Amino acid sequence: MKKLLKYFQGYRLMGILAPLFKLIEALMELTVPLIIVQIVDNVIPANDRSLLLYYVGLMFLVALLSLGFSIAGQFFSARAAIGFTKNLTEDLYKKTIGLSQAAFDKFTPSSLISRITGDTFQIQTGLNLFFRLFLRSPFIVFGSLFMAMQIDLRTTSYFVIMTVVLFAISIGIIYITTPYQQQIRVKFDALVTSTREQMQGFRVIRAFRQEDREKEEFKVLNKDLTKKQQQTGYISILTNPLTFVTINATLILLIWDGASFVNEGTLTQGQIVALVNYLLAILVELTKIVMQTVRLNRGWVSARRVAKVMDYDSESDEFKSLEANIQPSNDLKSTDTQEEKDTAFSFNHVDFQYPTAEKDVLYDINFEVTKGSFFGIIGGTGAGKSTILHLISNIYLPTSGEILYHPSIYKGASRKGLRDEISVVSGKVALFKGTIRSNLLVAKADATEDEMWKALEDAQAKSFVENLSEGLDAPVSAFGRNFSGGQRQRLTIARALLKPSQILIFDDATSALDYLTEANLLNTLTENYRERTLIMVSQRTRSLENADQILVMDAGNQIGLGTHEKLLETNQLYREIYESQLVAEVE
Ligand SMILES: Nc1ncnc2c1ncn2[C@@H]1O[C@H](COP(=O)(O)OP(=O)(O)OP(=O)(O)O)[C@@H](O)[C@H]1O
Repeated sequence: MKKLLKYFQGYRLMGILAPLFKLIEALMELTVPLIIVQIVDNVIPANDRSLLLYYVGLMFLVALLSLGFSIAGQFFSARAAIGFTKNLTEDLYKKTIGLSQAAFDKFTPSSLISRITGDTFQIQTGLNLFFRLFLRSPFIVFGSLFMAMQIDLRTTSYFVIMTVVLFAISIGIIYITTPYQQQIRVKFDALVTSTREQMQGFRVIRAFRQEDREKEEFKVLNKDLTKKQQQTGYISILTNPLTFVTINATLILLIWDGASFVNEGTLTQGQIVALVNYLLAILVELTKIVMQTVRLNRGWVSARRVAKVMDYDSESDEFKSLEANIQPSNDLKSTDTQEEKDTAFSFNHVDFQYPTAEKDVLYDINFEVTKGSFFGIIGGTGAGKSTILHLISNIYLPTSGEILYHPSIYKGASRKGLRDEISVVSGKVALFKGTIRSNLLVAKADATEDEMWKALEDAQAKSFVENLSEGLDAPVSAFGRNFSGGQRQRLTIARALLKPSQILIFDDATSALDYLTEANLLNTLTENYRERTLIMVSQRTRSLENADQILVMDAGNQIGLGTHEKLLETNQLYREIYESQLVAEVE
């Protein structure tokens, strides 16, 4: 609760005024039956027109004031609910962006999107209702009960029974519909996932003429969602007759008994009319609560989904395990050894399993990378090459074993410190919407013009950027779609080179470059970036020929480690890859 209160920041006053105004509105409503008693019992029998005008005027004034407070209450409750959701959404977005990769895998991106958009909207609707109901409704119900008791204690028992029955209906609805609401949100996530995938892959879908299959998949998921929504709807429909049967039965009882009480002379006609009014006030309020329970519950289910993300402690989660993993390098002896050897980092018996997978994808990986060396990784598809890079960058943590970093790389024992020292160029090119300059400045905010051109030159991108009329200020559309694959790749390489990090990671990042450009790039890297540790995953042995060490991976196992020459002699898989590529080149 305390955690939630901070989202009212800037809207606290409205959050207090909204239920307060609704309470005043309720107070006004409770006075109306008292005026009616006066009219029925005193004014009508006396046929006093001026007194009638007075009471009617009074009723009109009360109604007007009540309307004013109601409008103001509604206005403040809407503002407070919108403001709360705005603050919450901002925080949720920040939290989501900062989640670890493991958390992303766990929640799935589509579910996170639906939590930021759909769930926050449900919370807003629920909160708006809550503001309007939570003081007003109990006040009307208990206030009417109290007023009715003042008039006649006997008939009040009907009110109590009716209140209990309607309250039980409300609880029943919450109990039955909560699992449905949860399932609806899950089905909604599935629909968003499918739509997202279809939008992203629409070119492939069209190229393979898969539109019908995709439409069918969407139809099935949508039908599934609709079915669940209908089931919840049926429960809501059931609540109507249940509520009205209870209400009307109570009303009949009251009038039946009330008539005999009037005949006996223990109650006046005006008092019966007032009792009916109080009864109706309770009915209206309880009916509202019952009807709105489904919507309130929807907001509650969404709030719990959002809370799951907000409470996910990925930083400390990972940090704890990371600390554990670097224990030996914090130990003085090991640190000295690491520094003596000038080891950038080493893998010691590392196993790894993806959080969402059922079995390991890496088994007992062991290697050591010297600072400033060129370390290559090669292997068949799905061998675990990219996974090793994820572990080096601390995107995931080993399931067992340890990765030891040189203290200068693992600065301040923090994930952020480590990532500052790592530049990654991935096969999946990620450029941001903006300009070439803004994309480069992401790597080094204070980079000079000369530094930017130097990075572009080293990344073999200078000539094509020079040919653009706007040069560094040429626009880049989202994901760099306005550039060719090779151009995009060179721009991301330039960005990585510009980042002043100790480790450069290339994950199949030269695949879109021709042999000559790649050879020039590799020469530049070994000549101009000697002090940096270069880790390169490649499918081509040619790209790794000059590496100081090459790790050969096969189905998650490390099956070779050595130089190109050594592996050609000793490693069968490496030799086969080399020979098959040689034949392909000759052909
Ligand atoms: N996020 C993930 N969740 C579950 N399993 C994954 C995930 N990413 C990869 N894998 C599995 O881990 C194994 C190794 O994948 P990885 O991407 O490391 O292979 P790779 O050697 O880089 O392959 P490629 O050369 O085809 O890119 C594969 O079997 C893959 O299915």
